Amino acid sequence: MHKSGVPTVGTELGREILMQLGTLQLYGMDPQLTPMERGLVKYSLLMDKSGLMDAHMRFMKQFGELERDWQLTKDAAAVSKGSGVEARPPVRKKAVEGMRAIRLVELKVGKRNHGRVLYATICADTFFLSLIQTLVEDDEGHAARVMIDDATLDGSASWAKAQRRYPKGAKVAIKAPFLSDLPDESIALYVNSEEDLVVLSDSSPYVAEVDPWEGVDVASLRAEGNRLFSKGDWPGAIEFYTKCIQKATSSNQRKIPGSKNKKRGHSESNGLTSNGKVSTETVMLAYSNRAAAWMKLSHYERALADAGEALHLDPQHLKSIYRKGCALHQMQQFEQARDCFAMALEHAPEKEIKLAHERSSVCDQQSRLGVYDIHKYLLDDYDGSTPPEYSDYVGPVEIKLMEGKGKRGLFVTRDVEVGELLLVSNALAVVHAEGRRMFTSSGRSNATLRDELVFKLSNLVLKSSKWLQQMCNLADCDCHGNGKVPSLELFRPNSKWNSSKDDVPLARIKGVVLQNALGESGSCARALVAGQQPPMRQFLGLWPLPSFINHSCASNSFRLHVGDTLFLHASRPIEAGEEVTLAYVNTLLPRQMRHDLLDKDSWEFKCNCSRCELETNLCAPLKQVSRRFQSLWGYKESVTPGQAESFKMAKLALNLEHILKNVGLYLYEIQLIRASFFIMYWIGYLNLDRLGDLAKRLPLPENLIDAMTTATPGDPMSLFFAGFWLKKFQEQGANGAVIDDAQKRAMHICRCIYGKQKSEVLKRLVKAHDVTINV
Ligand SMILES: C[S@@+](CC[C@H](N)C(=O)[O-])C[C@H]1O[C@@H](n2cnc3c(N)ncnc32)[C@H](O)[C@@H]1O
Repeated sequence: MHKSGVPTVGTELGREILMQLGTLQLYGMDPQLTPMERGLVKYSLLMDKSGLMDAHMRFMKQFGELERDWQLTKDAAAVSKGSGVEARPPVRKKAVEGMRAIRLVELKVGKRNHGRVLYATICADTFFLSLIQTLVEDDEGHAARVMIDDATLDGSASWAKAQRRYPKGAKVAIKAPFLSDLPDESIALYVNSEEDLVVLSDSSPYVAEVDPWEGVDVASLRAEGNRLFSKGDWPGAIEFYTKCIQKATSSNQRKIPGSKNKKRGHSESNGLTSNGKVSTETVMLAYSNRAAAWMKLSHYERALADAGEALHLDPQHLKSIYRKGCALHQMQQFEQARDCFAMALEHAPEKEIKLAHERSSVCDQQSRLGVYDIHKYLLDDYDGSTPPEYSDYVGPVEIKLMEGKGKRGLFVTRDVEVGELLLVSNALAVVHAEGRRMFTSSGRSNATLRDELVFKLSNLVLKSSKWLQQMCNLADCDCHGNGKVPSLELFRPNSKWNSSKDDVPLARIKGVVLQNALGESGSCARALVAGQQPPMRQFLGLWPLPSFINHSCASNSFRLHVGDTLFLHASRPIEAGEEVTLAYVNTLLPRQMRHDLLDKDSWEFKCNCSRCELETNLCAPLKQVSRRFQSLWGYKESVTPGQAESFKMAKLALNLEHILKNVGLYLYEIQLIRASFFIMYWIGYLNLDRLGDLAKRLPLPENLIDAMTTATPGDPMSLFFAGFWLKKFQEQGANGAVIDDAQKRAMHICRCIYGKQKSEVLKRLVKAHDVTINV
């Protein structure tokens, strides 16, 4: 134990806490800890090298695949050169004279130690996320995580660059060392200027590597590519197919200067023809296999280019035709993909090709007609664990410039009915919370999840110029896609887009995520049908076209998530030219709480929709009810019938009814306010017995359902509520008209959520929301 009483380096206590709680805290995964435990864990994590290494390695592994791929793309030039070896930059040697050394255990959280220097060794591989991250160990064996804000490694940086700059084993001196509490609730040495981290010596001297594959024949290079491919090492395979192609091209050019041999030649075992040239077949197969490897890495544009090269050399090569089809399909060029598979089927009527042909044909139809059979997935015995594939669809909508709200919005081009499909969009990227909390204790969305999404996206935009352009057009904190209106063709399947040399720095991707990422909504199709109440599946993702939809607390559309595909249905009739709006947060709450939620979720705007305006105007009469509601909100006791707090809530609903009658409002306005305090009424129903005669003053449940539908049609909570009352009426043997009426209400909400469906399907959907609400 250190004399300050804080457990230090790998002490038994520190280790024990680590064992019990894992290293979750380090990367912002926030187990329920008391402040005391939190302090201990933070400190033991700070100093325990093995625990730190463990967490660091796990984090690196998580991103390993993506990074390798990213690095491969970024360093494509180096890969194609073959050696992949780059000179390390000269070691930066700067004197740290006149500064007194300080040890890790002497550092206090939040205190910058000016004039002091911490000598340490980089003991783990360095990597680059939004900040450079690595571990250092001081001379006494204490270790700490370091976050370096190095502006010279901008958004285009990769791990390779970060590792060259801060190599493992290097001796470093950290000036004015500063232990900081990071936003993800972990602790680290924070270096906010690269000047403050001085690399004193690079312990692993750079040795120029000699490429051992120099002089190896093309067939062996391709065989090595195949070996790596079969092991699942796609980047490795690509490297060798590339070596093979380059060697073949240069040796053939040497044989016949200025000419390309495109005729199929007889192949010897070393990949050469009898006249000493590399056989066309060897090169064609290298291209075709490289296309397959690019596919594995989701580099569909590169895969398409390579399959095209292979077919240029052998137009009949079945695998290349098939691979071309697969790449086109992934790029949502469904019509061309279908034609490719049809051509492949002429050569070989294989099952796999037939299925691919069918998939492309279905997606092509979906993208043109906007007809999707999601009810099959929702209601019928669906045997796959992942949902079927759905194509993107752009319905009767357009992006237009507008006043305010970030200058752009989505508008309908014609009158639209309730339940009409407005668009379907597949996520550019999604990250799942998987047991982690979506929100930190302060209510902000989990920064680690956001970082993961940023990382996935930064990797993705390198793979396709379409995805890159979609990203470039989205708003970030400072710029709203340059205030331009992108062509809808960029979001429509089967359309062409121009290749782009745009670059999106990491900082911009972060801004785009902050402004556009959609999170947990309680609107995941299957979970809804299973009757689970929100929150259900927890995720954060980015959907390109839906990113143009602005928020309203009285929205007119609903987003349904089927796997990673977002379906947007109209939840009210929308007139031609009207703006499409979505509720970004739970809107069955009073205005101030809705605004607080928007704030906490990092949306930096205040909603001033008509519903917010109404509540602002009624601020004075509603003030007391709102205050008391907020103070009772969130207590378990408030929703437990029989508890004093629950009864207070129920009485508050009666108070509100009294106010609403006296202020002199239209029914429509009364409904909006009731929806804002929906939970209060619900608790009123929970306390019917205790309210006695007063209960008559509560609106009927069907009025409350109508109120919810008026304010925010298609809210899943209203469906659960409507489903519950329907079941209750049926159990009580209510008369046919009452049951019919309740059924119609529930079916209407189902239509807002699941879209236009046959009445039989809607009835089955209503029945599937068979939840037990303890009323
Ligand atoms: C997902 S984007 C919506 C599209 C955005 N207006 C654009 O031009 O790209 C979210 C951003 O739009 C703006 N926004 C959305 N709804 C708004 C509202 N009701 N009032 C004001 N600004 C809004 C905010 O700047 C918000 O961060």
